[in-house]
Amino acid sequence: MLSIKNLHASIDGNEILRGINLEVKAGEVHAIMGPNGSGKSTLASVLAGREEYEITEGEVVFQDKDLLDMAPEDRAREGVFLAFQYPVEIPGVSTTNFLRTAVNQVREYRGLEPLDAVKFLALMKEKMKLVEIDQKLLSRSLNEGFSGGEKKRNEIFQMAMLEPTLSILDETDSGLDIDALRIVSNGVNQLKSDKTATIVVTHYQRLLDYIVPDYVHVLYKGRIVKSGSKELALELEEKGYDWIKEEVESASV
Ligand SMILES: Nc1ncnc2c1ncn2[C@@H]1O[C@H](COP(=O)(O)OP(=O)(O)OP(=O)(O)O)[C@@H](O)[C@H]1O
Repeated sequence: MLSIKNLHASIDGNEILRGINLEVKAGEVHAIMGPNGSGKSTLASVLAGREEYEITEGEVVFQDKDLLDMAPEDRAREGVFLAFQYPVEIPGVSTTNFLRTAVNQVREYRGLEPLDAVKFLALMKEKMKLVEIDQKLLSRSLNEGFSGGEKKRNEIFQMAMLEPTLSILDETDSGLDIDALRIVSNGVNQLKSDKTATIVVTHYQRLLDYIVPDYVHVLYKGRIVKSGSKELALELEEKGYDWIKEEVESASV
């Protein structure tokens, strides 16, 4: 589904990603962990097509198409969804209106009829249950004045509405209370299928108790320096990152 080869990306001349290799197959969940500043959010942003990053080397193939060649909105239409670490506020646009446009654009791209108001509301109701989100929130301007947890829950709600093929969750667990963490994770899990894949960026093993990964990768200084099963996350929780940094430094001597 997604194949990243030797991906290098810079911002303002500083190289942040220094040769990422990652293969994600349909049905899989990959967790990306790593110390602060290692490039996790940059990787998520580059995949979503944020334009401030310059790709200097490498390739990303998504569903047999060159992802890096696509505009961000085309990536979204192709089924890539990024839940941001810091969701943006859009004053004057309600979540409902925003999503109606977005859902119908995606449907049009996929050759499906647009949803009329009745069908759209029915879909909203169904997906609202999934993340236990309050309808009142959805009629307010998108994310404006939402609490941190409400923004995160709203992101997962949007994801549920758009039914992406590849979901990238960037620190979706940060700022969630214990109940919200469970609800948001349940939402993500219910969207899982053998045709979709998920990349979860997180600092905390606890999220991975809920969204169980098939693979855990450690990003350090813009490279994936270690990959393993879900047990690797437990090991990191217990031991921190110093042992990995030491392994990397001694290997490069
Ligand atoms: N817009 C930017 N301008 C300048 N430097 C940037 C920019 N975006 C990212 N960086 C730098 O790139 C490096 C990687 O940042 P990134 O946010 O990808 O790390 P991260 O692994 O997600 O960190 P954290 O765990 O703290 O969220 C950092 O040193 C950061 O300062």
